[in-house]
Amino acid sequence: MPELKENQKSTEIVQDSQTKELLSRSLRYMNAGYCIHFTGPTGVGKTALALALAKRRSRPIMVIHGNHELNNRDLLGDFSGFTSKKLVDNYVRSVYKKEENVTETWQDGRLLEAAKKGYTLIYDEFTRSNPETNNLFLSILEEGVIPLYGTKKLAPFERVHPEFSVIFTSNPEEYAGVYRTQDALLDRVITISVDYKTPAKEAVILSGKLGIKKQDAKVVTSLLAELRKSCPDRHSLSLRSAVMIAQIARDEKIPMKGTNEEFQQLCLDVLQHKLGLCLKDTHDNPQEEAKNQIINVCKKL
Ligand SMILES: Nc1ncnc2c1ncn2[C@@H]1O[C@H](COP(=O)(O)OP(=O)(O)OP(=O)(O)O)[C@@H](O)[C@H]1O
Repeated sequence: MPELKENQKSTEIVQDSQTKELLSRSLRYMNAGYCIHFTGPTGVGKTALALALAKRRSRPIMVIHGNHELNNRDLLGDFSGFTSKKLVDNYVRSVYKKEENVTETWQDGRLLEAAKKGYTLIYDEFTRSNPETNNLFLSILEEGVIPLYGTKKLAPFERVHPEFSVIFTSNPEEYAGVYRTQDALLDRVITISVDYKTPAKEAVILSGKLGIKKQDAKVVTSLLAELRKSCPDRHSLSLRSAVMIAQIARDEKIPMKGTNEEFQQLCLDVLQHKLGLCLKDTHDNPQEEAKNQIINVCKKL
């Protein structure tokens, strides 16, 4: 049982002042009927924010993940098979009556279900899906209808439930595997940029999430913040890496001190490869350079 409690806590969002303010602003826009789009580098907490925001709306939540293979059938639904009914009537011996009825069974897709029932839909990393697939959202957001053409359904569209709302999250366009967002879609949502926070604010999140001392958390977040300076491709050194280091150090009782060799080794294992990739265009031996930088920053913490 205590384990369950710990897991529950780790999925809750820590509301530092910035997060709290962002959440209440976003909630206000959603209550006014607009959809929200959180965009920013990986691991800054967009999904965590989207979940926390969705929970505040007190409506059922549906989550879908952007993927280049996602298609209209996944979103709207499809005929999933046949239902067959056979009735044989031989009550009067000399009369043999047989009636057979075969109907196709329709299964609503996730978007159609959420839109019809008024859920809050979290569409995580939506720019990883084909823009053609995302076109469905244009009529949903603008006209309040879900177009059903191409689905063999008789009705051409379904009406969107008034409580239905979408929270989109995305990474910037320069990320691998990300499509350019259609301007028409961006024009219909409120886009809020989420970026890395200061080491002090990230430390508040880390200590709240993992139940560690703020000063220990600050050691880890300061290390990350310092290394991001030499990494033009900052997104590989995310808060997620900070969570990894702090969680392992906490569980394995490794002191979170820059001079501790075990802690240094842990930081190298989590960060060296990522930092090395950032430095590959500027250094002949990027992995060695990454190692030196991590150790040097650790020693100065
Ligand atoms: N305010 C917060 N409170 C608690 N945990 C947080 C908070 N912000 C971020 N995190 C944690 O940081 C990690 C990364 O967050 P999250 O997955 O939301 O990032 P993301 O921006 O959606 O990343 P990606 O773009 O890779 O999907 C997660 O472990 C998440 O729980």
